Amino acid sequence: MTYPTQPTASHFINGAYVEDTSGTPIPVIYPATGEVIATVHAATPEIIDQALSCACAAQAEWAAMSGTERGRILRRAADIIRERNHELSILETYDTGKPYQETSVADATSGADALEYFGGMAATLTGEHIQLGEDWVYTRREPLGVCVGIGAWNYPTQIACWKGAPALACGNTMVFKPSETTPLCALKIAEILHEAGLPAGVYNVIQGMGEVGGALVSDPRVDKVSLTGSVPTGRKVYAAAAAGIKHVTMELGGKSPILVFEDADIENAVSGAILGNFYSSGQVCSNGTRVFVHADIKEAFLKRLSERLAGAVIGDPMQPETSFGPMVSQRQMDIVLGYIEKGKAEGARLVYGGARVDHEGFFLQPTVFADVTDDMMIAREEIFGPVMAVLDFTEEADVMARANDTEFGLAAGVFTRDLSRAHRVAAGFEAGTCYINTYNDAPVEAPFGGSKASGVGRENSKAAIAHYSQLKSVYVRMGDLEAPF
Ligand SMILES: NC(=O)C1=CN([C@@H]2O[C@H](COP(=O)(O)OP(=O)(O)OC[C@H]3O[C@@H](n4cnc5c(N)ncnc54)[C@H](O)[C@@H]3O)[C@@H](O)[C@H]2O)C=CC1
Repeated sequence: MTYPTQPTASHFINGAYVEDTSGTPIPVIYPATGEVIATVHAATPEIIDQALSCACAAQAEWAAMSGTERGRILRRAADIIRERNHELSILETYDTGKPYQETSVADATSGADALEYFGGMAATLTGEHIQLGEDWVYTRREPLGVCVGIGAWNYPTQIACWKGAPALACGNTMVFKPSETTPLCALKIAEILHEAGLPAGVYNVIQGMGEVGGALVSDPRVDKVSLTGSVPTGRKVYAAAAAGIKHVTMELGGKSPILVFEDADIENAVSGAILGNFYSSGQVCSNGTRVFVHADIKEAFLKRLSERLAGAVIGDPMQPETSFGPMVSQRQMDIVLGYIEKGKAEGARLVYGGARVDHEGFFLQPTVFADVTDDMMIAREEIFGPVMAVLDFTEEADVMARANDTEFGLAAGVFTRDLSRAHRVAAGFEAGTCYINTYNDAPVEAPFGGSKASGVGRENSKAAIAHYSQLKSVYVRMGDLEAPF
């Protein structure tokens, strides 16, 4: 191992690493080899209590600091993350199996962007003044209190920062639970935040499976829950949060459409389909896994797609030239192989890939099915792997109805040279995050999130502030107060 992968301890609470080996051991597996590279322990009830108690105790003092002071710490953490991007990216590659070519530009750097953006915004968070004749109302933008963040395994560093940065900027404290599949990187984020000057207890990380997440969500000390995960987990977490009338952000799964019209630039459309299906080996929530291609250009599109896929460099994720890594786990690989078999059985035409790669670890080929129909399971269910379904269409109205005929609504994309069609289609998409002639960009400046079953709330951008703060209005009467008796 070039870099150490075993963390100092399983949890980071109150500004320090904390261990409790009585919790269930969680082996951390390097997906490229199947090798155990670290072991952490799930949080026990005592650890959960310790983390929440510290987060509660630290909150008032953190909120009392000026936004400028809070923001400075977040921005300093962003700088440290950028300085250590290389080693953080290597750790992220060990944790997830994603190629270093990706982690070095899309994970720690994206986390740093969030800390820098919300750090910059912290000093600008204000209420407003509302004049009512002589009287007036002023509003105060106040923190929610203790926030719980729960992460998925595909972007562990990014998710830890995308949730932590706006929460902390608004004066909240956080207990973050990474996915049990990728527990390493969030600990580094906690360590760096404290190195940057964060007071103890403001950002804590504890490990564990669904039970630990469940215990956090139902604890009465928690005011807000932000989950990135699947729709079934979202339903459970949302329901548990509802019982305590807690605020929620739900970043859930998708089965997003990409529409490629007959006038599209085919090379760009193929690039969009590649970025929207095979980045992170297809393990991206917003992926456009239903690619509707106009019948007139379908064969040309498929031919060019196959040629481009042959250029994917599959193999050791640490090598800089590798552009396609393994699935995160044996379990995920088996789930995806199951869908590939279903696609074949349902009569879809296998155009590319469709098998394991002859390599240790959990590698699958990038896979493309054509002649997919709307009712096939591979066109309806989120696969969360490198499996693209290509469907045909001829009429805009018809393809819009089919694109929207899903319970999900995370993302959607359109490729066309026709300006008015592009905007008409974007307006018609039932999805929170839409793209015209591009796919899967997620800059911190833009709101990100889903509609329908794909989510509630928005991450990133100014929009996130509304989900990590609440308004208090204060009515001020200037004259005498009359009452009926
Ligand atoms: N919309 C978005 O921003 C994103 C959504 N995702 C979605 O995440 C899913 C893949 O990630 P997974 O880790 O497999 O998702 P998952 O839903 O299995 O787990 C997500 C997290 O929830 C925790 N959890 C599970 N049961 C829980 C419970 N009852 N109470 C509280 N916490 C619980 C897990 O331990 C994990 O940390 C996909 O559906 C994907 O689309 C992934 C990345 C981004």
